[in-house]
Amino acid sequence: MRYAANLGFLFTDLALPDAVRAAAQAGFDAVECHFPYETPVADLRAALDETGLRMLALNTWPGDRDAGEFGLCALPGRQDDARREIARAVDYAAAAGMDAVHVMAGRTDGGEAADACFCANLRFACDLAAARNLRILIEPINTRDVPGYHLSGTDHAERVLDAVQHDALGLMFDCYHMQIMQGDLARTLRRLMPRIGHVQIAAVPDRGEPDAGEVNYSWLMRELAEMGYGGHVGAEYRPRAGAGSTAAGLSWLSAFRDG
Ligand SMILES: O=C(O)C(=O)[C@H](O)CO
Ligand SMILES: [Mg+2]
Repeated sequence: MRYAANLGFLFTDLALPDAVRAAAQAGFDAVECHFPYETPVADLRAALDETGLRMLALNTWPGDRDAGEFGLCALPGRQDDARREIARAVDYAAAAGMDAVHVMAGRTDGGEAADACFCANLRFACDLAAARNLRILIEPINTRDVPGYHLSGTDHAERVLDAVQHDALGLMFDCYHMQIMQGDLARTLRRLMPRIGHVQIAAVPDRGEPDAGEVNYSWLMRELAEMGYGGHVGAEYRPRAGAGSTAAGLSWLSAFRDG
């Protein structure tokens, strides 16, 4: 299995281009990120070219996180903001040679208007992305960490995929969030495999390194390979010893590869 370092959580003591270099040094096969927008894309590209790593994906801007926002794209009345941010994310991703943009739904009342808004913005995002050879991802996120997040389960995500019906749209299956919300990871991954565009992992419940906690990821990664998953697995965890200690907690990487 190939693993991508999520630089939203790993190597965050470093500026993004240096975090790419650190991920390469640590033996990751690729990188992904959350919100790279303050980094000039030329600086990021230079680090990617130098290391030979690909940056797989980024997130749309979450909005005002201090005010509790965690995405804009399912917020009725915020369509202009959402589409401006989708366009910015697609431009940045294309310029950095990425594969995908994760369109963040945001916190809503869970009603029909929010869902209609999310689907309309996703159609807009998919058309923009397809023209640039990118994919759009939606990610169910657990409501213990993000109360009120609009998309928190795979049944809902499947309804959104069915409603939007666009070849550019796929599911980001974050095993951490889905273990908290649903469990039954292996069977759900297998059932949804044709719709899955990306997989992420972290220990449950503490979101630390994936070789501890209630999920046996070493086994699950072997199952995932057996299911024919051909993508990377994003390591999106918070190093237990702190942001500056990413490298010290990486024994799982070689253990999972050997395992
Ligand atoms: O929290 C997550 O799992 C995510 O991947 C989102 O992108 C939020 O950063
Ligand atoms: Mg995730």
